[in-house]
Amino acid sequence: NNCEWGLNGCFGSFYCRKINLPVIRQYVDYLVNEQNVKNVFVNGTTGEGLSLSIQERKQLAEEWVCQGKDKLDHVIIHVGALNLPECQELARHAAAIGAGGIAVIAPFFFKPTNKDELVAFLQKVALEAPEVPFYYYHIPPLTGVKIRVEELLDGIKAQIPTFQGVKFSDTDLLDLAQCINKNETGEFEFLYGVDEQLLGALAIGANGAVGSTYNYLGRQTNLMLQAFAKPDFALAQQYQFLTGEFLSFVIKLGFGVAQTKAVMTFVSGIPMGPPRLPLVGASSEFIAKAKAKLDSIVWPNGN
Ligand SMILES: CC(=O)N[C@@H]([C@@H](O)[C@H](O)[C@H](O)CO)[C@@H](O)CC(=O)C(=O)O
Repeated sequence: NNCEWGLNGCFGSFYCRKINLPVIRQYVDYLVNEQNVKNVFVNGTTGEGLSLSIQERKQLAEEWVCQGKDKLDHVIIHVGALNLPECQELARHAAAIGAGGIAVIAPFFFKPTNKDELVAFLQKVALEAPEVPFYYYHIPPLTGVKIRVEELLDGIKAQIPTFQGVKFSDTDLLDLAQCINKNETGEFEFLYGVDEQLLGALAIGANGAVGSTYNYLGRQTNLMLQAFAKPDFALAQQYQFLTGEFLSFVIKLGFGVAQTKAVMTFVSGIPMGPPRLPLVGASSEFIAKAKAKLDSIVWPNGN
């Protein structure tokens, strides 16, 4: 059931420059019990995976898999890096600890310039975890790699037999629509990652979502998914508009991973810690304004 994919927490936490591993147990319980989120995407953008050492990424992956056992449905580990050996090492590690899936971004210092170069890179990573479902993590705003996913999908299963789908973090809904149109047999999943326009992506056929806001607005977004599936589009729109109202407000203040961590902290009450340089923590002014805005939002039916 694709809808079970639901929404995913993406998270990595630091305290005094070290990873705060014990807090993950508490966070798993929070996501499951308070946000109705049972699928997580670890060491991605929100989790600052690319700012962590290989050792730290392995520790985090292990902790999420361990703490998620019997509580979470899926744990996908992002294993992308700027160089192939590290991606391969992380892929082998994810397979060894029993991850439910692995995902890889396009390398973004020396960038692939066409589909064949990108697929060749992804293939070499996927081969290291031959039993683990593989996702391409498409996030051109951060990688600068704009190779269209529609193109990438052509013949992908022959090159990467474990190919399972795409985490699609781009606003190009034409590309997403073409992917879904080509995916006639429904063999691939498309997990959308621009939270402020998830409803548009669902209408086009996205199967679920992975994003930062689901760490603190997961419950509301799951209600939006339910309304969409019912279908009660008016209700689904209300949820999307309200999420958008918050995001639009904070984006104007300056919103990124550091600010997301601050919001996650004040909503959950769980200390997410500061981000790692070059990111710097949210200002107290941002936190006060963001909190006041979120508190002022009246969700449909009091939810
Ligand atoms: C660039 C970025 O951080 N995008 C976020 C979104 O959830 C984003 O924060 C949200 O749509 C607000 O703009 C996600 O796609 C990232 C994500 O899922 C991850 O942590 O891997």
